[in-house]
Amino acid sequence: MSEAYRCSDARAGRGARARLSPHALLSPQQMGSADRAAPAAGVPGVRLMEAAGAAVARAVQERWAPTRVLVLCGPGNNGGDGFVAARLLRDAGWPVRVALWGSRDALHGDAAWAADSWGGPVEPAVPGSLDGAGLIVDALLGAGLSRAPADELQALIDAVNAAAVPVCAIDVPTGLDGASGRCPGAAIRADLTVTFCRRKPGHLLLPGRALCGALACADIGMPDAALESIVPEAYANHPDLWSEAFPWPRSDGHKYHRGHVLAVGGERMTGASRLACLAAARIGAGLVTLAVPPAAWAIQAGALASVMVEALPPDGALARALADPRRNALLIGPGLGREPRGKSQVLELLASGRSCVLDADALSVFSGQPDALLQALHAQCVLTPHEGEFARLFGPVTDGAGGGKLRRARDAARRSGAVVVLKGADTVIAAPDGRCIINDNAPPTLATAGSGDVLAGCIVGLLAAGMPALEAACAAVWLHGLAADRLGWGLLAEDLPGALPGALAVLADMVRDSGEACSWRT
Ligand SMILES: NC(=O)C1=CN([C@@H]2O[C@H](COP(=O)(O)OP(=O)(O)OC[C@H]3O[C@@H](n4cnc5c(N)ncnc54)[C@H](O)[C@@H]3O)[C@@H](O)[C@H]2O)[C@@H](O)CC1
Ligand SMILES: [K+]
Repeated sequence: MSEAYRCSDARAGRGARARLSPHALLSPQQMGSADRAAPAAGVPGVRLMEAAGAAVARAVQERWAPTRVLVLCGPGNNGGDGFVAARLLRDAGWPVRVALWGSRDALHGDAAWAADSWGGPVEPAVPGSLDGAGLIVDALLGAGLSRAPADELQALIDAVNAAAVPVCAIDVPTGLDGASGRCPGAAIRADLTVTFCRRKPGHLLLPGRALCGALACADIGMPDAALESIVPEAYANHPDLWSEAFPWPRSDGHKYHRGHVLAVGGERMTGASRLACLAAARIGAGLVTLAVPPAAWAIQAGALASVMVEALPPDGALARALADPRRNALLIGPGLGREPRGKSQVLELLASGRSCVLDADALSVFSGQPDALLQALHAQCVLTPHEGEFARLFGPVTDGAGGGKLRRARDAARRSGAVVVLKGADTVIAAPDGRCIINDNAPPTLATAGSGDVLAGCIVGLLAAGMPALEAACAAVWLHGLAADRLGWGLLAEDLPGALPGALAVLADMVRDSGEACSWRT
């Protein structure tokens, strides 16, 4: 696997010429600075714009049969891309009209050059412009979006969305903030979005991902020198980023080499801790022990085979369960319940200093009073809140939370000193050092009871087997999404642990095909 993300790469990017990972996600502002730096690196802006417009024209011709194209151009360089694409589609024999939102005289720089190169008629862009169009190219606004589209532009956006005409958006659908994936106002829904150089966080975060339709990222010849000083906003989750640290079983291995998970469960909701423990065992932990209140011991022991079950003392103290230092990775939360005892159990696990995953009730018992928890956390801890649990720990989403989900997860990781997995269809994994990874392989079927328990088990299983916290969280989220995707419609959380071997096999093939041997599949 090439181009793995490591913090050192990012730091190296500031000094040595570190090639920027293909999974790096750059903000629109970072792309703007790269655009401005390109000429000094020998690539003038107009060449980038010509390449961008050509990528759009190519993508359109690959996806649609020739039809009457309407290119809606805006007042900036996004519009410039549109003029180039219009010219190239016309040169390819397609019937093309260009409608400009804004005045021709106001175009400047590269965009003015592009409009001149089009050389054809330019009509004012109004909702009526759409009449007769068989395909719309959205070149109204791109990385330069700075506020909610105002009335006239909103009317145009609404007309595009109301027309039953396919849309190809350039860079980002108009109205979408490429940095956060949010829309300050109305936004165009595209069938295809063609972006350049690297994807933006807004292409993976919701609702941005849903507005883009299919996403293509074209290389427009941006010189490395214009990128080398950029530390990415985030990364798209991919095995390239963490497969080097993946704890494949070694041919000379022993179960103790693969760590021992200690999971603490509760009296009720016994299925949650079972799901988590089975996932931990499936994904790679050598041993898994589930410690539960005496009242739940018989149920759990009767339901589990390879997962060992032991009864906690009546007061729920964990000293005996923690006595064996080989129990190197801890999980608490699934099925724990909300009794006050849970809070002291969480703090007892954290005091051991071992790797620890806190999920569900282990987070909710600190609702509204996070300080005791935040002070006890350390860098080998992983928190796995959904939005509700997150808000109860770190405060509600405020409209001013600029940067959206990415910013909130990053701030929470910094504040807590732990890895934060802010779950959702666009799960964000953030580390205290600022690294952020956005996952986009989760199918909607994962929105089912118990899937979070399975994810928590996957994370703690990889921690037990020796994976660092951030990499373990990223790998677990990716495998969890892939396992669900392979199960298809109608999945239940209890199907997920059994689907992990298939997901692991896909990962193993990807790793091996990339030239790295998986130690057990040489
Ligand atoms: N040579 C270059 O600079 C290249 C730039 N690229 C294109 O350039 C785009 C960025 O161009 P710009 O920075 O000119 O910005 P845009 O073309 O995205 O926006 C144009 C202008 O619209 C105004 N605006 C922003 N939000 C608005 C709103 N809600 N209502 C009304 N007006 C609004 C702003 O003044 C903004 O500068 C990228 O998205 C990409 O398509 C690519 O062609 C790559 C090369
Ligand atoms: K656009």
